[in-house]
Amino acid sequence: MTTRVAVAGATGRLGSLVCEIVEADPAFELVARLGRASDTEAGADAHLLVDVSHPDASPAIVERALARGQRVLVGTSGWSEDRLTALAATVAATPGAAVLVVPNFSLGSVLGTALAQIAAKFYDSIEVIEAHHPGKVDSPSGTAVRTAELMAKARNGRPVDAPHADQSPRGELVAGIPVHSLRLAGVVAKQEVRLGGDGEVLTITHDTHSNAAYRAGISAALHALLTAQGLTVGLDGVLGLSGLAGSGAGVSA
Ligand SMILES: NC(=O)C1=CN([C@@H]2O[C@H](COP(=O)(O)OP(=O)(O)OC[C@H]3O[C@@H](n4cnc5c(N)ncnc54)[C@H](OP(=O)(O)O)[C@@H]3O)[C@@H](O)[C@H]2O)C=CC1
Ligand SMILES: O=C(O)C1=N[C@H](C(=O)O)C[C@H](O)C1
Repeated sequence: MTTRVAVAGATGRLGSLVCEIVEADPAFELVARLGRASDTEAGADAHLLVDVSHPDASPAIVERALARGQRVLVGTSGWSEDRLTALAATVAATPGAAVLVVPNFSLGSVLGTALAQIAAKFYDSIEVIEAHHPGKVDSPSGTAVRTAELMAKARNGRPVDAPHADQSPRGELVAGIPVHSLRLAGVVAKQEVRLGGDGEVLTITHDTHSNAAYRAGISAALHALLTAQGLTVGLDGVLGLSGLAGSGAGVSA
């Protein structure tokens, strides 16, 4: 039996790739390509909804899908710790619900974030610099927010040294870690985590050169969602990386 899939954000850069992957996979049938102007009832008969739309629209799209009993894959950015906490409560109150939130579908990004979590325990001076294409509407990126939140968590409440963080050129503080955002022609996506210590700086860099980087992660996430239960955040478990960065690295509920 094929799984019927609806895609919210289907006309976008990521959405068109998701549609292509779903259409090429015999396990799935693409039944709805949804955009901003789509009827809210469109795609209601799908088993699985993929949301790759806009950070402002994503919570309502996910909530509607859960109310219909659809399994949900979220690739949209903007799912900070606060939003995830609220989503975890909704999922817990919805019998049989399955939601997979993936801040970044690329293997290298997942590994980069895991390595940053390990390193964050050993350095007190940490900053994140992310760069994206000029079409990106939100900043900081969802990946940078998630990376900063997970590094802060790995430090068990030990604050990062972020001098003069009240000055706007010092970036935006996310979980106490300064994050700097560039929107630059010629860039697809890039993230650097810089960790400063006595006489040294460790830099963990990930470069996305094209959307092809997301292909394998999207496919793995779609298949993982067929049997998933509850709320899962990140591809760590799906890619066999659970435990790499310590307990509960990429899982929030
Ligand atoms: N997890 C990951 O690995 C990745 C995540 N992303 C994230 O995915 C999201 C989409 O990125 P991208 O494809 O580049 O964006 P695009 O701007 O190319 O596409 C956005 C899509 O969302 C739709 N949309 C916009 N606003 C709304 C709304 N208010 N309600 C419903 N649908 C809406 C648009 O529909 P319409 O055409 O009708 O306006 C369009 O189909 C972003 O949050 C981005 O950060 C991106 C790349 C990788
Ligand atoms: O908008 C993008 O392009 C991307 N968005 C995601 C994010 O905000 O982290 C993932 C990736 O960085 C590409």
